[in-house]
Amino acid sequence: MKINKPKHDVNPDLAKERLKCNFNIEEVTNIIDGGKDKTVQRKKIEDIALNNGASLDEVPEECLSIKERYENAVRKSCVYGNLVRNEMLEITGIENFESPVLRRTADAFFKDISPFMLHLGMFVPTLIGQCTPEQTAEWLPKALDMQIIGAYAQTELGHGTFIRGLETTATYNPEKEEFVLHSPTITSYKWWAGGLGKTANHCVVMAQLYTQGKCHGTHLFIVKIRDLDTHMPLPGITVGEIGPRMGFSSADNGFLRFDHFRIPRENMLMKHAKVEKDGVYVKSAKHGKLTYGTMVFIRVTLVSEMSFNISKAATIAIRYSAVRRQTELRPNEPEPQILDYPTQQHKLFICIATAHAFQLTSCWLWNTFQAVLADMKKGNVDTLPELHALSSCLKAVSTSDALSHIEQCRFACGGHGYMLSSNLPFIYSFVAATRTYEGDYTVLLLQTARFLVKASEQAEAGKKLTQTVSYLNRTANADRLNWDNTHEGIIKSFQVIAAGKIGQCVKSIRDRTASGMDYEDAWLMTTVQLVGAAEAHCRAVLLNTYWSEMRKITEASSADVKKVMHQLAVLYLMYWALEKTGDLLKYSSVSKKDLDELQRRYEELLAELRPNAVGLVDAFDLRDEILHSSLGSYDGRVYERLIEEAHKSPLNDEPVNQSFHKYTKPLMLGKL
Ligand SMILES: CCCCC/C=C\C/C=C\C/C=C\C/C=C\C/C=C/C=C/C(=O)SCCNC(=O)CCNC(=O)[C@H](O)C(C)(C)COP(=O)(O)OP(=O)(O)OC[C@H]1O[C@@H](n2cnc3c(N)ncnc32)[C@H](O)[C@@H]1OP(=O)(O)O
Ligand SMILES: Cc1cc2nc3c(=O)[nH]c(=O)nc-3n(C[C@H](O)[C@H](O)[C@H](O)COP(=O)(O)OP(=O)(O)OC[C@H]3O[C@@H](n4cnc5c(N)ncnc54)[C@H](O)[C@@H]3O)c2cc1C
Repeated sequence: MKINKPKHDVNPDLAKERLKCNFNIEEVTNIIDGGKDKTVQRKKIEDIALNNGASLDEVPEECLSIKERYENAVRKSCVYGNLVRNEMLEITGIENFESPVLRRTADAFFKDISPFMLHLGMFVPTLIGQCTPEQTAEWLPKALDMQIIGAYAQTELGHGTFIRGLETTATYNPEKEEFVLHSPTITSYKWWAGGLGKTANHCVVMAQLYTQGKCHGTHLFIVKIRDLDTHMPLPGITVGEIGPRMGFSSADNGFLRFDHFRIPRENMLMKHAKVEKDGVYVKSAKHGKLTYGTMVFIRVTLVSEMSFNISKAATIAIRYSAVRRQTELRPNEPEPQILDYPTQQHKLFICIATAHAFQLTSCWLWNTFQAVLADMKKGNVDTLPELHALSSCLKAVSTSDALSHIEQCRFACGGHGYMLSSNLPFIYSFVAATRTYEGDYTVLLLQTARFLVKASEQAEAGKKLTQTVSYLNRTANADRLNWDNTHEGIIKSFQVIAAGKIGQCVKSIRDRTASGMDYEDAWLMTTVQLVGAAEAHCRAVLLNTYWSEMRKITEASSADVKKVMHQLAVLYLMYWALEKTGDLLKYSSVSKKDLDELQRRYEELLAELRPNAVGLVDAFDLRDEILHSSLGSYDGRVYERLIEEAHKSPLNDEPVNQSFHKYTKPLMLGKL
């Protein structure tokens, strides 16, 4: 594989690490990309970005003012957007506009986020999923060609989670064949939508539909909010930016208020329901929640997005740990590389394994999603509840795990990990938002729990369950599993833990209703356990999927690649078994001796993976221009880069800052 040649000599410690690597790095890269041809395609697309000025910021993004950051991000988004529509989509195929490669290449332009991200990320998918064929023909080509720029305005100041509680109204007027959009209260302001504040000229709006005097619940509408020529907000629209946040600093998350704003009837997205000219409401969907489709789509894609973010953080922290030396172990011996500390390996190797676990699971989930879409095209919506349960818990757990692993990567880099130039704070704050947006962690796990409780009751009644919960058929009446210290044994024990926790939830709800509580209160009182049960189910799915997909995908691999991929998957199983010893003790016959043995094997495995650590992150093949890290570059020039970045601070533009003469000196002289 052609590695982009570093401009400088590689740090000697890092160079030695690469010599130790005992597997073919390119083979692993191909596995991660989904095949050799996909690697070639990714590199071609990255080359387009890198040959067209990506990454060329004279002043680092973080040193700019809020306005400058936004303006710089728009400038780069336009260059990038133009490349996407003219060159990159030609390579991926227009139908693959959501390809992770495009998203990843965007990182070559933006350390933080593009104000256009939600245009491709949510606006376009909503048009694809929610329009009639006529509406698709009208809007989609314009959106893909970026003649219009859109946002997804669902959340309001008062409601994000509870969509049915949204207050924006869309009232149909049959005389004018128009909907009147209105924000009746302060809490009905649309709030948060990415790109809405200053960038978008259109948005998709979720509003309560009223026709013939009746409310039919939330529906989606496409709304032009700004003049295409002047970009001024249209009369009846109040729109702006919501203010600085923890991350997302180069984007313009927006607010939006409607004052009796009129849109044509045809602007209701009518794939699943429509309002006839005379105001009659007609529902064609066989499932009540199809207007939530964009959220399901994004939840599915977020699992791969989490893999990408963990792989960035792991690459930075592992390369840095190979360069960094700290603390004498024995007098007069050289200080070891911090990567030699098992505690450091414990923080970091699980990140490599998790990136693989999420990548393989995301491909499997994507295929499941496609199969459900195909079913729905044929009018069968039976598989949707399982997809909703699966995408909800995988979104929740993958974003939450990614966040804590990325934080560990930052800890693993000590003080330098706190520097924005390391890129770890950017990655962390980007991922922190993912735990909340597209459905809060707890809320989504409770959605999965609803499905699991029903499935458990069906298993109890002897019904055959669908694939991801079929373990409940086998374990419904199992009490404690006989511990079996094999890989399959660990996976089975996680299924038994999940089944046990779900069963305990069902029992708690029944006990509470039997003692006179109504079902809603009994459910509410059990929600702490229900969240735990849904998380346990998700762990069982992740372990099982990672293990079986890894074995499938490495069937034709070389022996060394097979070995290292196998080691990572075993590490993942053992890590989680050791994290959940309390549950194992509760639901299986595992003994203290078994757990001690597991711990010993885990520590040995860390040592076995140690020589391949740098090779494994090199296999993620994240070019320096995408990684943006003073600590994680391919050449390992950590200290030189930290100094170079320090010199870029605007505070170093002059030797004495004017504040000295204005404030400090008068203070020193007692003249304030
Ligand atoms: C040019 C440059 C570009 C550069 C970029 C390049 C490329 C870009 C490409 C990709 C980008 C990738 C990512 C970017 C993405 C995002 C960035 C950030 C933006 C974030 C956006 C948002 O956050 S949008 C807002 C999201 N909001 C939510 O997720 C709200 C969460 N709440 C809910 O989903 C629901 O309200 C609920 C599920 C909690 C409850 O809903 P409710 O209607 O009240 O339902 P009930 O509880 O009554 O349930 C009834 C039954 O319905 C079932 N159900 C619920 N939801 C669904 C569903 N979605 N599908 C199927 N079924 C569902 C529920 O389970 C109940 O079933 P039962 O009755 O059978 O139990
Ligand atoms: C960076 C970012 C970008 C975003 N982009 C967009 C966008 O482009 N478009 C858009 O429409 N929205 C967007 N959002 C909004 C996002 O979707 C919501 O913030 C999210 O869905 C959570 O809703 P909320 O803020 O109302 O939180 P709340 O629901 O108020 O949650 C607050 C707390 O209450 C708890 N809680 C709430 N309901 C329940 C319940 N039923 N049971 C138990 N606990 C509960 C939660 O667990 C949480 O701890 C964005 C948000 C962020 C942070």
